[in-house]
Amino acid sequence: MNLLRIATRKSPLALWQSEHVAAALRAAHPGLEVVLVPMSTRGDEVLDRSLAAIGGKGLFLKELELAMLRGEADCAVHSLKDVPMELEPGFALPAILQRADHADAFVSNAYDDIAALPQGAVVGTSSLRRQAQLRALRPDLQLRDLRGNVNTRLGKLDAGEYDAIVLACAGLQRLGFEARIRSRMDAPHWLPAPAQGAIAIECRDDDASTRALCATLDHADTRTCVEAERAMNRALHGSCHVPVAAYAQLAGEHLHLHGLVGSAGDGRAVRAQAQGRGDAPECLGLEVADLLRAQGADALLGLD
Ligand SMILES: NCc1[nH]cc(CCC(=O)O)c1CC(=O)O
Repeated sequence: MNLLRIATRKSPLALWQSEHVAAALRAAHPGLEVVLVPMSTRGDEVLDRSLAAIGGKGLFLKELELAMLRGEADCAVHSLKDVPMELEPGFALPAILQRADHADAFVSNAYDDIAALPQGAVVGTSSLRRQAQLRALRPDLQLRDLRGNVNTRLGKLDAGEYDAIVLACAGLQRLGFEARIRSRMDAPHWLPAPAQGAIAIECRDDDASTRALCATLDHADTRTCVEAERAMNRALHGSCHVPVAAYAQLAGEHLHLHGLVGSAGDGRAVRAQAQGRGDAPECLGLEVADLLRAQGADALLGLD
């Protein structure tokens, strides 16, 4: 194989991530030509309705998967946090790259952190997970929807529509907006989306040569952590429609997982944590999901 075609969304963050993967693949495989195939997805085009209403985050993947099935691309690059817990049958994730900053970022032109916000301040985020944690910390805040790519969201903050917004540190750093981060919202006090900060490569399950090329970029410790986080989310029937947060850390052989299930509506939230072995991340994910259930997670998620 001497040409690898990467299907990618066209947002600035998606293009940055795909270029990053392309450069890493070129470095790992001298002589391999790597090109991007930019595509528009329904998730990018329909901005006037919530993602949940038009079919969830899988919409960002579907067009890219169809391009791979049609033979127009060999692989696709995603933010792993946007990849559904159950992959489409026939697809695999041959590489999960080393995780960048996992934390969320507090971004504001006037205030340093959540605690500094005045009573009733307006905070922008469409993420149920972020809304739930904000409500739990500060029931007085007014939460307003905020969609669009990272650049659009910063533009809306600067136009004065919000006192503050919450974004992923990783996206801001990748796009050169690190200086906009007023404070990091970090674990275990504040938890990110499962797999936040990790980039994944997807390809067809039966495409052995693409799998082998991409597998050289896999980062084993990151894979271990995100498997625990995603197993927990899967066990809770998590998708982008529910406020679930998780963060795992590996220290030697020990894997530590923090999980949270919130309620977007009223600020109730349950938290749990447990330690396990690095060679059994899914077990730990299931254990923390059970601990969250024992505290009433199903009621918060509307599953019982
Ligand atoms: N939901 C969109 C999305 N998907 C991945 C990232 C950031 C990069 C990452 O988590 O790897 C973002 C932006 C954000 O949440 O601020």
